[in-house]
Amino acid sequence: MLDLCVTNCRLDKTDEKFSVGIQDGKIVSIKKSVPKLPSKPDEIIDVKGKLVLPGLIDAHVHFRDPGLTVKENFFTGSAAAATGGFTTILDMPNTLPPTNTPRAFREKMKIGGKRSLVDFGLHAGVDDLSKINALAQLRPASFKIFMDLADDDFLLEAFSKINGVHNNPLNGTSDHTQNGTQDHTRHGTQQHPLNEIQEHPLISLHAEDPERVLQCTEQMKKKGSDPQLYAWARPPQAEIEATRKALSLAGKFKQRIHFCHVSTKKSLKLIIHAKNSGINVTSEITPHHLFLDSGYLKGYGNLAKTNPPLRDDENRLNMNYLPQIDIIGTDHAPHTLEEKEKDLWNAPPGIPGLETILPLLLTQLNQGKINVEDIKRLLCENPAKIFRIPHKGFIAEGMDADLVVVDLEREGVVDPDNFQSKAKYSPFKGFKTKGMPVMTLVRGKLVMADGEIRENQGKFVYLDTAVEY
Ligand SMILES: NC(=O)N[C@@H](CC(=O)O)C(=O)O
Ligand SMILES: [Zn+2]
Ligand SMILES: [Zn+2]
Repeated sequence: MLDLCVTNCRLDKTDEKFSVGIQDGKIVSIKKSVPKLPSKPDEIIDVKGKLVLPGLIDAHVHFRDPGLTVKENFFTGSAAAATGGFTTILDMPNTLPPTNTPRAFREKMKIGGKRSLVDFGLHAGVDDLSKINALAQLRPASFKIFMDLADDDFLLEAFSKINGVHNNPLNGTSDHTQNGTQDHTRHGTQQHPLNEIQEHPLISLHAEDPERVLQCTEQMKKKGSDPQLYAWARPPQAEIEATRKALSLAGKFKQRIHFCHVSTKKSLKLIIHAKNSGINVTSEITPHHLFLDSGYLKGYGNLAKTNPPLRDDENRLNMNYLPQIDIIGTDHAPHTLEEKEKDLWNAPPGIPGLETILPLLLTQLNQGKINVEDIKRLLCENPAKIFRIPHKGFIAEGMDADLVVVDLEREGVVDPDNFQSKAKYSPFKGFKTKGMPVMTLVRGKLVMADGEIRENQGKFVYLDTAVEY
């Protein structure tokens, strides 16, 4: 007996309609006919021919929880995620405390387990390298290294230590129930051997060279505080040099790496060249580096200040480069308006993106500049594959029933005042859009309907290196 049936779905670029049968949070049937319907009528959602995508996965968010919840927290951030069509997010470790010890990691697992409306994974921070093995047992989505804060010696040691998390069964106290999902109620009391780590953990990188950044920031500070100076305080060269350094370490250790927020033609070229010569490397672009250039610093000032900075036309990427890029990650990096009102050199960098990226991409879809398969590849399939997230990223039998219903005709204008996020600002303010997520289901539970948020209990997703897609 199905719990729920979502009928009249368009699942691809054809006009064919399907019914998706859901039971216990899983997709159990995808049929052209309407299968035996659940008894009670309210467990049938007829989407009347709308496009239905797999729930989006954002591999790069900063929910600021714990310690910086004046900017965002797991509830407001996940509400923004659900509103934007995301059913899984991977949170970054630069919170207070940083998520770079098993204790801090477990604390954030609990916070997310209490407050998150969508499923969530966690990137681990890298600081005390003696903690790497214990952190690896908690299955972080990756080990995140901020190269702009790391010297060469530390980088070399970190790569060596993370790469050295060998293929051996990891026993000891774990929080895993048999099927690998977190049992929040009996936190930490379970003794279940984890399945073998099939491979060393992934390293994800913020690639900006610290010396180049320091040198250029000092130079630009002398020129005043015109917002466009920021583009040259952390120049393309800083990203190119850091990218080159990380790629050579990846080759040396045969270590899988992932570049966050790739922002320049040259760094992307280095990544593609390395990929073609056998380095196991993937790349992410953010919405702001995809759609905006450094001219927006003129118009939006600190609201468009982000690391790496928006780039000028000569250096920036754009829609034409999407086929060479593995995922879109929003780098949803909320700050308060008060902080953003400081002067250029003291305002924090970061832009919220969860609630804007899908309408922006659907607008491109309506203009024929991308197709549905591109969106699924960049925001569903590849994030699930790269971060080894089991049962997500695809609409197929056996997968989690993570779905987003899209109204391709719905027109709108980006209005940060309506954001669920605490960060009610965006350089996309005023952008006209056509296409909008109107329903988000997380494991078969309606979490957003017509912009309204509904209660849900998101679950921690473990990286599962055994997962095969
Ligand atoms: N991207 C940013 O400009 N800021 C991020 C940090 C980061 O991703 O580098 C933040 O956490 O605010
Ligand atoms: Zn970053
Ligand atoms: Zn970030």
